[in-house]
Amino acid sequence: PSNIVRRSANYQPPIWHYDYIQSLTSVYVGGSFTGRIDKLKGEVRMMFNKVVDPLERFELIDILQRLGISYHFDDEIQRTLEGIHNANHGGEMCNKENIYATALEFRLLRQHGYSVPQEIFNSFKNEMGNFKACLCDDIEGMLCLYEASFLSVEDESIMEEAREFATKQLSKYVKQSKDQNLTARVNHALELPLHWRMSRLEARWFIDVYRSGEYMNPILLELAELDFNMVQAAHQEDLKEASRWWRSIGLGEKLSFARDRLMESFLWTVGKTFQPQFGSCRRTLTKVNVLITAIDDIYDVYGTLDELELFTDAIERWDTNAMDQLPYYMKLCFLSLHNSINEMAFDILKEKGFHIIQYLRKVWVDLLKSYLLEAKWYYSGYTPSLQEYIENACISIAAQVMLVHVYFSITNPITKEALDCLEEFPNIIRWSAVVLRLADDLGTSKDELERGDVPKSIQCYMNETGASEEDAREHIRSLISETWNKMNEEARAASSPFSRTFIEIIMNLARTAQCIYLHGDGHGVEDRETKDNVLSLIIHPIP
Ligand SMILES: CC1(C)[C@@H]2CC[C@@]1(C)[C@@H](OP(=O)([O-])OP(=O)([O-])[O-])C2
Ligand SMILES: [Mg+2]
Ligand SMILES: [Mg+2]
Ligand SMILES: [Mg+2]
Ligand SMILES: [Mg+2]
Ligand SMILES: [Mg+2]
Repeated sequence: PSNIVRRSANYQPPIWHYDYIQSLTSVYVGGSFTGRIDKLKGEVRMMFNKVVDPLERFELIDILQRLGISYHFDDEIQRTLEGIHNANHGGEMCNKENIYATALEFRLLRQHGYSVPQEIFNSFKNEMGNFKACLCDDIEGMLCLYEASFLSVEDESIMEEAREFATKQLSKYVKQSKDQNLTARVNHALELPLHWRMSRLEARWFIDVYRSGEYMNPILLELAELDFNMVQAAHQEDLKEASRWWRSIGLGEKLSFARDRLMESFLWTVGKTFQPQFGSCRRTLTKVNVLITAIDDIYDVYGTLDELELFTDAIERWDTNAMDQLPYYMKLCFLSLHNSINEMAFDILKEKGFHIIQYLRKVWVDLLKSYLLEAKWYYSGYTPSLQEYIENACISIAAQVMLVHVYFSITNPITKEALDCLEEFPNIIRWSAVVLRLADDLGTSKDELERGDVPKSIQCYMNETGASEEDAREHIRSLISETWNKMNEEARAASSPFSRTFIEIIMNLARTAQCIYLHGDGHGVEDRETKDNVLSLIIHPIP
């Protein structure tokens, strides 16, 4: 019927064109630099043997992680931390009177799954129970304490005090802007703590800072630069393959009202798993992300409620006969989703002997049902409570869809135990989904509400409490922090049926969201900060 008034989001066409993407080449593709990289890795391995002082060993691990090359040394790092943790008999720290050393050790041990009590910071408090004022002259120590405080779990008051105290001292320091390198590092930390950052973006940024720092080790710098460029070349091949697929189904052109965001959908996958061996995962996840993005716009922008009901029902039936009553644009979308999912399921059946269609159908149907509920709220003008909104929106943000695809893509053998856990939307995925959802709302809700969309977390909180928008945003940011405490707790649980790799990817999803939405809608709007991130991560090698 022509009398339908459809919203428009006025999304711009993609700035990264197919021919440009296909033209990407790198001298680092293939194994041209493997010999040099292997030699440098050997020299770094020797450093683990030569460096004996615990603090220097922690500093080596920290530098390798920030430079993005620690994934080559997982065994050495594990053995080092195991050794130091056992030598301490699990309790006291190496350097009790040095806040810098204590905070660094605390952060690295917790990050790698060791439980370290927050009480170790009590030795830095005065008789009133406050952090000693003399500590604030040690800015490196304050920076270390600040970063360590984000490894907190629930109900750790000392960690909250530590974060507050360190933030205060660091904010004062940057106003003086004495040492340029240190000021840059402090501003970077205050913008987003290390624990919440996307590791590839952090590596690209830190390599430049490390090069100009006074403690730069040329072996580490050369390995970091070579490895970054080699990894980037591998990413370009994944991007090109996903781009050929997206061009072949042509949905981006056909659904002119929807976001056509292949490059940004790929960027999300680099945030989840950057390591070269996960190329297949990145290619699959790019397809998932770009399909989710388009289908989200069918529900958020274009579809009438009747059409959305039909589409949701057709996908639930997962039967091409259900297509007949769909409008043309939905027939296209149904069949491209149906074909893509069946193809992914076929690949897993062939490679891993596991039949997963029922698992994929379930997460996609759950997603579309959550989309439909949002659409019903929008069309009826209903504003849910914040709690009611989040209960549905941690599904509609599509984290479970993305991570179930990740699980099948990186896991071999696939276990029934892990699958049963996965099916229940486990807490660690729920918390990652909540962070992703809240970060997304902080970044996208302004434009979404202007063009017409369901009330988001900020608006639900304002409606429920009468708070101003700024106070509501502040509350949402505090919820992100609280949710990270829960996620840190879940990540530490030793009994998980999930691999450390999968747990890290679950947390990386939250980290990627916080980076992409740091300055607004970094997924829908391509030509601002995200363009710079794409250029530095995916297009330009380090010279
Ligand atoms: C990959 C995603 C996180 C998921 C689909 C595209 C996204 C970038 C985001 O898009 P958005 O329109 O902001 O989602 P929502 O607010 O409509 O749920 C939701
Ligand atoms: Mg389009
Ligand atoms: Mg949505
Ligand atoms: Mg949307
Ligand atoms: Mg939506
Ligand atoms: Mg949004």
